[in-house]
Amino acid sequence: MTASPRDPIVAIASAPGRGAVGIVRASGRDLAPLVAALCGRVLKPREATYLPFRDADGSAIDQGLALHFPAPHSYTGEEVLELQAHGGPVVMQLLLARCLQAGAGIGLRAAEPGEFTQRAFLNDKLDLAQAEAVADLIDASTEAAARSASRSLAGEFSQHIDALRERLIHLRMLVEATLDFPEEDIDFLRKADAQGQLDGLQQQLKAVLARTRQGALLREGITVVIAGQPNAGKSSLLNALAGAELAIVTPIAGTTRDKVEQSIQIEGVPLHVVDTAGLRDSDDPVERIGIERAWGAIAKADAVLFLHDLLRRDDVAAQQADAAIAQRLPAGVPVLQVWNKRDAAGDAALPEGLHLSAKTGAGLAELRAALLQIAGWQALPEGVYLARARHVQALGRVQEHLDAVGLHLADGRTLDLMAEELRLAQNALNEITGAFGSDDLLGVIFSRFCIGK
Ligand SMILES: Nc1nc2c(c(=O)[nH]1)N(C=O)[C@@H](CNc1ccc(C(=O)N[C@@H](CCC(=O)O)C(=O)O)cc1)CN2
Ligand SMILES: Nc1nc2c(ncn2[C@@H]2O[C@H](COP(=O)(O)OP(=O)(O)OP(=O)(O)O)[C@@H](O)[C@H]2O)c(=O)[nH]1
Ligand SMILES: [Mg+2]
Repeated sequence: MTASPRDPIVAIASAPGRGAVGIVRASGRDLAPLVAALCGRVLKPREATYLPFRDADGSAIDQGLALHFPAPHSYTGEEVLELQAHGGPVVMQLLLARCLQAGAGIGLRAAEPGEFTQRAFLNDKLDLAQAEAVADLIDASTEAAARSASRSLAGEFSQHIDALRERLIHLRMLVEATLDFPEEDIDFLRKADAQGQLDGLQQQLKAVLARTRQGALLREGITVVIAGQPNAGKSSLLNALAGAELAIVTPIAGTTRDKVEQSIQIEGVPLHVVDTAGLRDSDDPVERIGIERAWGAIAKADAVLFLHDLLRRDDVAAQQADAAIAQRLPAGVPVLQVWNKRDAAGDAALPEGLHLSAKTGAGLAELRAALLQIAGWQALPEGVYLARARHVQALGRVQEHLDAVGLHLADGRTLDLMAEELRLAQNALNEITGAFGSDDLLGVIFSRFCIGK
C-alpha cells in the first residue's frame, strides 16, 4: 500500500445515546492546531490529561480526559486525538462540531463508517481478516461469537492463512524455477518432492477450512424452515424454541399465513428459524399465497424441519399428504423428520425420527442437539476463531486450484498451467488477509462498519 497522505477525520467513537463516558476521536496528520484549539496546550504522548475542552469563545464545553497518540503508535497508525467527555448526546455533538470547526484549516472532515479501522488496515496495523473481526466483535450477540471474534482480532485466523501462504509460495517458487530453467524438467519437481509438498499443503488447507467453516457458522448461523401440514404444531414449535409467543397458535388448520422468522441461538450458534403456512391444497387465495411463500422459504433453507402430527399417524389421508410434501422438498437440503404432540400420543411404538411435544417441551433438548448436528457444529477442542462466508468461499477456491495443480503435476507436461493455478491459489488466499485485495472488496467490507470505528 502506498502511504499517501489522507484527510484528517473525526467522529464520535462511542455508541449513540447516553453513557457515562463518550469519546470523540480524530485521526490524521498534523493535528497540532486541533489539539491547541480544543485542549489549549501540548499534550504528553499517550498520557491522559484532565482539562476543559474549549469552545471557540474559550468557554468550556465539558471537562474531560484528552489523549494524544503521535503517529505511528495509535489504533490507526496515524496521529490520533481522543477527547473522553461525559457521554451525553448533546455534549458529543458539541465536541464533534467544535472539532470540525477548529480543524477546518487542516481539512478535518467527518469520518465515513469504518474509516478508522480502514486506516489501521492501510497502515498495516491490522490485516483484512483482523479488521473484519473488529466489526464482528462489536456485532457479536453471543459470548461464543465475541470470544471467537477476539481470537481473530488477535490474529489467530490470519496466522493460519499466513502459514498456508508460506507453504504455497515455497511450492510456487519450485515450479517457477523449473519453468525458468528449460533444461530442468518434471523430474526436477519429482526429486524435490513437489507431490509430497502439495499433499501436505492440501491437508493443512483442509484443516484450516474445517475450522474456518465452524467460525463462519458461528457468525452467520443457518436458516431452518419448519414445514408440514396445517395443525402439525409448527407455530407452537417456533414459540417453544424461541421461548416466546411469537406466532399465533389455534386449533384451526390454516392459521399461519405469513412467514414468522425468529433468530435463536443454541450453544452460541445462531439459528434463524422460520415458521410457515401449513402445506395443503387450498381454495382460499390468501392461504395459497402463504403456501407459496412457505415453498419459497423451503427453497432457500439450509435445513428443513419436517413436522408431523403423531395424533394423525394412522390417518391415511395425512400419510398421503406427508408423502406429497416429501416429494416436493428440494433435493440436497437436509430434512429432519420430527413428530409432534408426543404428550397426547399414548404409548404406541413411535415412528422413525425425533419425537417431541411443543406443548410440554419434552424432546426439545434432543431437537436442539439434532439442529446443531445438521448445522455441522462441532465444538472444537482448540476453540474457534470467527470467520465469514467470504473466507470459506476463498478457501474453497484455493482448494479447487490446488486440485488442478495435482492434475497438472500428474500429467507432467503442463508446468505452465500448474504455475498459473498456484498463482490463482495464492491470490485467493491473499483476498482473505487483504494482501493485494481489490479496492472494490475493501469498499464493501469497510462501508458496513459503524461510523467512528
Ligand atoms: N480509548 C480507547 N479505547 C479503545 C480503543 C481506542 O481507540 N480508544 N480501541 C480502538 O479500537 C481499542 C483498543 N485498540 C487499540 C489498538 C492499538 C492502540 C495503540 O496505541 N497502538 C500502538 C501502540 C501499541 C503498544 O503500545 O503496544 C501501536 O500499534 O503502535 C490503541 C488502541 C479498544 N479500546
Ligand atoms: N397436545 C398437543 N397439542 C399441540 C402440540 N403442539 C401444538 N398443539 C396444538 O395443535 C394445534 C395447532 O397448533 P399450531 O402450532 O397452530 O399448528 P401449525 O402447524 O402452526 O398450524 P398452521 O399454522 O395452521 O399450519 C393447536 O391447537 C395447538 O395447541 C403438542 O405438542 N401437543
Ligand atoms: Mg402455524
